[in-house]
Amino acid sequence: MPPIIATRGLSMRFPRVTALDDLTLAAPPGVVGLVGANGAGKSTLIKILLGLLPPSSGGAEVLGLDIARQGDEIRRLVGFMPEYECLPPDVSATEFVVHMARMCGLPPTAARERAADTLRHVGLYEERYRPIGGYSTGMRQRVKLAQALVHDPRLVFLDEPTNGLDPAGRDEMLGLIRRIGHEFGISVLVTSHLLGELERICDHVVVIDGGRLLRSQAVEAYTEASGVLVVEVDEGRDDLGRWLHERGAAVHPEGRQLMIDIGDETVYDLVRDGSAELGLRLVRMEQRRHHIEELFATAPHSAPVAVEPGAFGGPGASGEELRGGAR
Ligand SMILES: Nc1ncnc2c1ncn2[C@@H]1O[C@H](COP(=O)(O)OP(=O)(O)OP(=O)(O)O)[C@@H](O)[C@H]1O
Repeated sequence: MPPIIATRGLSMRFPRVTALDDLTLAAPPGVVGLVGANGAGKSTLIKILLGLLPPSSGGAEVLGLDIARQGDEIRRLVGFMPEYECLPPDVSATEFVVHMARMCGLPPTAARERAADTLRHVGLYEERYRPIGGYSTGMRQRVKLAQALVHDPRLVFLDEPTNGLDPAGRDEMLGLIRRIGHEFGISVLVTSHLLGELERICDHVVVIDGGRLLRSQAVEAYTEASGVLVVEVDEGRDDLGRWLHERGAAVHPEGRQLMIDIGDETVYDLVRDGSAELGLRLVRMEQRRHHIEELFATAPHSAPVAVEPGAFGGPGASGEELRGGAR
């Protein structure tokens, strides 16, 4: 499938700062995350892709359209949810979204229908008739999202859509974004400075730092299987841990589970035999997957986890360290 976004040697130099530095990337259709710390260049990239800001050098295409020559067409096919507060406080969500639909060229009746549908999709119901000035942050984010979707775009750019939301609001917004990508079939480019939340909803993640590309990969490529087996039994976690340790497995507890180094395939049989011999019910046994964040963790987090000596070893294990191994 052709990429929804392709950039070639894209640079943006402001007088005091280089916001984008020779950025070359291609993002496939689906939900694409663009992650980077504050100031990494995410908003600048979006403005360039929308054809609103000419780059200092390099070029890009959005949905196969050239940003330098086909900005109007790109903006017709792409919805944009900006990061900053941009809503008029004294009109209702309905009035505002109908207005935005009219601005996109929809006739009055179609604009009203589309606005009502879109506001329902983003989860605004009776409140949509009240002035936006009285809305919570979460409701305002939904209005911004609705106006980005109202003209039925093929692609939406969502700039930090979870900013300012509490954990529940954040989860709802992430769920909504996933549905836009996977149920409505609209490709999404979503920015965040939080890798963990993008990992949950994206098919592909682009990481930039200081305007430079660090990585651009499918999520599975980041979250490849680790060398650790996660085992959960409904009771008797420590009995099983001790049993495995006595037979040479490198094992340590984490929450309700055991983390076991996968030295070779025999470890699976060992877990099965241990559970059977001790009469324990095995609830879960699977290879642990990396979280994207671990790949970018600073030294203290990426170090192997050391567990207090003798966690399972009893007296015979004195002085021995059980290590979590590769994470
Ligand atoms: N119009 C401008 N003039 C000068 N410098 C700018 C301009 N726009 C952005 N910058 C600078 O370019 C760099 C990248 O900014 P950008 O807003 O793209 O980052 P970001 O990754 O979106 O961060 P944030 O999440 O904080 O918005 C920053 O150092 C910013 O100060």
